[in-house]
Amino acid sequence: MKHQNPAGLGFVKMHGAGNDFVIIDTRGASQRRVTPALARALGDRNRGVGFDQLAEIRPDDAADYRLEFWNADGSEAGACGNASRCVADLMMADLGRDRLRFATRRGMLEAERREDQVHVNMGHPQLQWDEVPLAHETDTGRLPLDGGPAAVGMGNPHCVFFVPDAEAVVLEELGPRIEHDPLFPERTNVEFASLTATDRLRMRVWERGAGVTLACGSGACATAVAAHRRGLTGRKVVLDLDGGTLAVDWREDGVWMTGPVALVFKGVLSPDWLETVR
Ligand SMILES: N[C@@H](CCC[C@H](N)C(=O)O)C(=O)O
Repeated sequence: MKHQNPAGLGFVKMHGAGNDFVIIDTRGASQRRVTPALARALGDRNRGVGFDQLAEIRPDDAADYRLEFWNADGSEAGACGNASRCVADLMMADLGRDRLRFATRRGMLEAERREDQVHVNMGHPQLQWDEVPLAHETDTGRLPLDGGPAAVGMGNPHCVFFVPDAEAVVLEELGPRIEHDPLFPERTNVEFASLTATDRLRMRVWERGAGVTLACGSGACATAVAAHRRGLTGRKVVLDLDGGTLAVDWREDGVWMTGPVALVFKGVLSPDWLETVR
């Protein structure tokens, strides 16, 4: 990414199906590293740039690069599918290639460009519970459930509820309660999905550390895995999210996820603004 500016800190703003990201390349030896305070300040949609996640590009000996992910509240995330696709799009253009490998906290992942879409292999799911023993007001009848929720790890935690109508879920109410349930000591991302065809789901998401977002790639993967294990779908599923459509294919070599990516703008954080970040 050739956007660094010695006077400030260069960044790229992108989104994938409305899941929006700031991307900072700190591979240069003199580059300022991302800290929780910088992520929080930059994630502020009024006083910073605003994003669902910040992706930091780091050097890696065994891969084309390494990615670290930060939520808007300054917490770190082990995985981010849509940001992985956005960064892969930039890096493939820079490297003049259609495939690459990148290291993450959960291990080595791979991405490919096929036609105009970027596909990422999010690795194998970590199956925690097919039915989470969640004692919650979700059982009161206000939100009818199709079975208990499933807990699936995609390098980050997801709690997936199957409901008759995902549109009817008040995400702002249920999301934070489940995110902070004591059953999830590291908090969790929360997905609500309903089956709309044998190979299609409507899904909405509350993200750990970011709140309601328009899409979530790892959440789409977790939901597709849970839907297949529950016998609702095959291994290939299309998911309609608030911000667009993602496709997931759970193959032998891992869970592949694809969808659109868009570059919004490039910018430079001013040294004066950076000074205010403590
Ligand atoms: N938007 C992401 C997931 C982001 C990480 C999440 N909020 C966490 O804390 O695990 C995606 O596209 O996967």
